[in-house]
Amino acid sequence: MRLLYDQASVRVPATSANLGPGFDAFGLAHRIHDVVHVRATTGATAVEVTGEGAGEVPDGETHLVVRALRAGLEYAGAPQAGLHLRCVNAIPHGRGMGSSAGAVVAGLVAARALIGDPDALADGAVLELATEFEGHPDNAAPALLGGATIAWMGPEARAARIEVHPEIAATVLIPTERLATHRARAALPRTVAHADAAFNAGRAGLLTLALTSRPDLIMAATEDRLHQDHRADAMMASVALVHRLRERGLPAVISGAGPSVLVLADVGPELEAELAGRWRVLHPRIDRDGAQILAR
Ligand SMILES: Nc1ncnc2c1ncn2[C@@H]1O[C@H](COP(=O)(O)OP(=O)(O)OP(=O)(O)O)[C@@H](O)[C@H]1O
Ligand SMILES: N[C@@H](CCO)C(=O)O
Repeated sequence: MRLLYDQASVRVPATSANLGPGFDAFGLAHRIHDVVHVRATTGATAVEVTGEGAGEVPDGETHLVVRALRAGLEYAGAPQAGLHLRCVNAIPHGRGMGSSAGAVVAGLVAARALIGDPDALADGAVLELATEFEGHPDNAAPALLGGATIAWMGPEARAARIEVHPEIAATVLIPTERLATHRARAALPRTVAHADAAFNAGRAGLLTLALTSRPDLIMAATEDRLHQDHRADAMMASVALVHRLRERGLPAVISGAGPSVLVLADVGPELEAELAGRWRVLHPRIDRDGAQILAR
């Protein structure tokens, strides 16, 4: 196996995991993108970042996109090279918008682009490798496939896409503070009550129905008892906002591990004005394309 191309550009969407009851399983891709331009070189690896993460993330071999790209080349049996990366990032870091999964999927799809043989690093392999980086597949699946996805872990990570009903919209409320996923996961209880597990299983089934054909069921379908309230101490304002919005009839959930809030509906200008200042309000459309090779 050799590298057929010496440069490529790829794009990956931001993602919201969980969507309420679908902890570690459901995910949704947004039209907010990171773009990575990569060039194989004979020199040392270098990374330039503009936008989110600039001046914060590493600029060499330990950069997450570089690590994932190298894992992809290794999996495919392709040769390693020096890498020059230019990252133009719009996905905020540490906000529950899938930045780390986006970086990993970008690196793996960039490896696929350089190799030039899609079968050498097919979607199944990308999802499996991304899940090894992430520990769970719920952000990587929509980042790779676009739309809404349900992911699950067996002997290997798997995912299926679900077609989202045109009446389902997404509003994202992003605070300035960050919460690392590992901290949010540390806040979860080791065991849960059977009644809560049964509650979420039913609501997650309902969520598939609401997202695809019964948007009228979205309020009940986004109720959760497994993770959001357990994490309240780590993101008090976000969990309080979810409850406040739900009392007003809006299907609000914590986006991924938080602290961003996702509303699976449009919010009107009045509410947007009320939230402005404390929350950055975005109305991304759903990304139905997933990771894309833009050029090579
Ligand atoms: N584009 C990127 N390039 C390099 N490193 C990144 C990039 N995006 C994320 N990271 C790394 O991942 C960290 C954030 O990962 P973390 O899992 O805590 O949050 P998240 O992925 O934004 O949220 P969530 O998983 O809840 O959606 C960053 O602090 C940075 O170290
Ligand atoms: N399902 C994950 C998503 C964040 O990576 C969590 O809530 O911890």
